[in-house]
Amino acid sequence: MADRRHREGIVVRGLTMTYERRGITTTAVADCDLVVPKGSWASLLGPSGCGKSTLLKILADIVKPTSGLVTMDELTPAEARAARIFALVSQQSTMLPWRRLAENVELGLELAGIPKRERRARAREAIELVGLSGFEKAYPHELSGGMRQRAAIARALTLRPKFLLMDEPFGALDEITRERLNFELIQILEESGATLLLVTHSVSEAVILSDQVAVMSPRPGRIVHLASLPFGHHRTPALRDDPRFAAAERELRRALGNGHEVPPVRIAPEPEPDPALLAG
Ligand SMILES: Nc1ncnc2c1ncn2[C@@H]1O[C@H](COP(=O)(O)OP(=O)(O)OP(=O)(O)O)[C@@H](O)[C@H]1O
Repeated sequence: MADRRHREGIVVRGLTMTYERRGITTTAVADCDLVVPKGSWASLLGPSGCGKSTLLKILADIVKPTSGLVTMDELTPAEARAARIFALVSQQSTMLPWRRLAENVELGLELAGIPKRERRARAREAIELVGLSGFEKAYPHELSGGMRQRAAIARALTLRPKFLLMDEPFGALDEITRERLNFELIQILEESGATLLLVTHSVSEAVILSDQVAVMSPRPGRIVHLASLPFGHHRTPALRDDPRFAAAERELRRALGNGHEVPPVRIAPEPEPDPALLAG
């Protein structure tokens, strides 16, 4: 590929994706550029339908782009898939209900043809890393939503990916579990040195988990703002108390507001108090 730049990490150049379905053409992503340096963490933030998942699916070789260049450590998505250098975790990451946790975590390795002994060892290591030791024999229905997401992350980690592609991995979880998993993920990323590209709807999750946040505009998705965050990689929940955290959130909210029309917030008038209740 003549145009391929020699660059490690994730490189997206002039990416456009147009879907054609039943005579309807949708340009999901238009002329998008992004560089995520090796070992760094980036998030894609933007309104629903702006093409965030599409960008991730192109990287994961699930859909082919209409035009443009996408590489991970200089490999095309198809080459990167063959070299098994990335893993994808999504909100819908499913576990097979008839398999125990450890067997679910081993699934990716099984599909990759890794021998049983090594599968066991790598699954055990990943299960420990996500804090699920002791639950190896549990079936999915015996685990909480947060535990199932941890299992999905463990399954991805068994592949020892250089690139972790995550599509709203914590979107279905409550705020407290979500934040706890955010900081667990930070530890895992610190230890593994993986490059992260995360799709999220949460401004604070993007700030907690990123060195840079790309804000996308509504369809067709373009990157309209790129925020660089100065927090380094050793992050703890005390990060929230850093005044720069609030400043980063403000910057991103403003960028999101500029990227598309924000409807005015209508506050319903207070209902008149019921005199009968007041009298009592
Ligand atoms: N397979 C497909 N065929 C046709 N159109 C599609 C397909 N996948 C996505 N689209 C369209 O492309 C646009 C971008 O979708 P995408 O899922 O990438 O957005 P998103 O930013 O991830 O949205 P959300 O935040 O709601 O998950 C949407 O208008 C969607 O309808």
